[in-house]
Amino acid sequence: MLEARDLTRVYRRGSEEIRAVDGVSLAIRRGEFVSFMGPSGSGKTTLVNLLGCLDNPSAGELDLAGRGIFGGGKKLDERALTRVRREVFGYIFQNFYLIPTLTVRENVALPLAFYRKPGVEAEVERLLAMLGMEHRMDHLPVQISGGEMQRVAIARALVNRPEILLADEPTGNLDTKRAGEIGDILQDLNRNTGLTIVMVSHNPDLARLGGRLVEMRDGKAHEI
Ligand SMILES: Nc1ncnc2c1ncn2[C@@H]1O[C@H](COP(=O)(O)OP(=O)(O)OP(=O)(O)O)[C@@H](O)[C@H]1O
Repeated sequence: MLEARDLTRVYRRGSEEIRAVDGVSLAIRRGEFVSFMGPSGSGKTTLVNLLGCLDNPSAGELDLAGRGIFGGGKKLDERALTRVRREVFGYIFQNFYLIPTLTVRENVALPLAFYRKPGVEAEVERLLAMLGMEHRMDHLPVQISGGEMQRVAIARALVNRPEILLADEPTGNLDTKRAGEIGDILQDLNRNTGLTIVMVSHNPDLARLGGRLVEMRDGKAHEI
């Protein structure tokens, strides 16, 4: 579903060159749950941002289910990339990124505002109920806990029915119990709906939930 060949991302700070991702080749099959671990600064976030089409590689190729995103000196144009981000991926992050002035229900509906699809309300309610948030739908983010905020962020990530969920440190701001609950939700989504999950996590219990573990070191990926 997602194939990287020699994917490389170089940052420049003055005269210094940082090879944050250094020639990574890997393939992720539909329905896989892949976790990336590794020390701070090893390039995990940079790599998943490339895999999720949130950043452009300095070199190498990325192919998404035959769409050919980057490679051979070519890249999809910005409009096509925007569609890929909206339609193929769902994203969740350590900091949740909920809009503080919108209710839970409105936050989850937000990605669909770009489409004006019918049935939005029912779909938002179905997802929030599935994630155990039916009693918090009209609350603001400040009125719910961190674990609940991540459930809302997961519902928002799923509302476009993505093929791939990208999760960067989804439990980094949560205590052990809440982290375990989010891990269970991700594992159920993967097992029951076949959602492909690409996750970065420092938490070994969480990282082990996926069927596949990749360790990043100095910008290079090693299968474990
Ligand atoms: N926008 C940027 N500009 C310059 N250097 C960057 C930028 N983003 C990341 N880096 C550098 O690239 C390297 C990889 O960073 P990255 O955030 O991908 O690592 P990470 O493994 O996700 O780290 P952490 O576990 O601390 O989040 C680091 O040396 C970092 O300082």
